[in-house]
Amino acid sequence: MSESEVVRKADKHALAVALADRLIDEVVAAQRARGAAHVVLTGGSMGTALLEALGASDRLDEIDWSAVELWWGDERFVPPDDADRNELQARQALLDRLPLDPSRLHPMAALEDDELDAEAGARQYADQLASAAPDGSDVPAFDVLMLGVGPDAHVASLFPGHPALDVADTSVVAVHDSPKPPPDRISMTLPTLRSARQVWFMVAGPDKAEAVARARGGTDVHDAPAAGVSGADRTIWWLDDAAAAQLT
Ligand SMILES: O=C1O[C@H](COP(=O)(O)O)[C@@H](O)[C@H](O)[C@H]1O
Repeated sequence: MSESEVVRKADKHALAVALADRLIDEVVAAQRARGAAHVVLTGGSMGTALLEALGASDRLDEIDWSAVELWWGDERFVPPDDADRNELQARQALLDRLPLDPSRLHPMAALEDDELDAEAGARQYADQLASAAPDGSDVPAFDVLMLGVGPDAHVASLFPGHPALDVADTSVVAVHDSPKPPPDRISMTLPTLRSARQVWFMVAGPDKAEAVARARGGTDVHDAPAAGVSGADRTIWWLDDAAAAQLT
């Protein structure tokens, strides 16, 4: 398990700009080292802010976008055109303007005509991850896995006290009765989140300050899911001043 670092910026915009800059560095380095970079996106406010900042960066073309594998840590299980969908928000913020290889874009399943339920969607995503994984693993070696953190310290769609937190026999899980709407979701499990080379928590705003302090204070994972995730090589807490306000 890696030691965690804190990178602190004055506000959400400065944080998003710094994140975009570092993501470009990491993706370029991964492409040089291994040909393609595996990046796990997050939904939520900071996930969108990061993509918007990336779109505004004059360094955007440093990345070979045809050699980026884009995954999602979680998804809201709603119709494809529902504004709550993490994939749709990411497409609108940036992805639709990038020269991505469509075969390297890996959205989670959407709710479509009752053809597939969240359980089947989770299995389907686990299969996709396994088919891109190196021998001996059931998930790819993610270069950077990004996570927003909710005011309750949830990450991806793993919520405090929810049974999905304890699922460890599969890489992806269906989540029902989510305390944050929408109720039905698909999420990477804790072991999958922990498998990444780098884990980046990205948090802005005063409503997250208590959750950040609790998660970094070593609280039990069932109380603060963010406390249970770290990267194999590196764990970075990217915080704005408001989110960092309760850190000692
Ligand atoms: O519902 C979700 O919430 C978290 C946190 O979102 P935020 O808007 O409070 O930053 C997000 O990371 C996750 O992907 C999303 O599905």
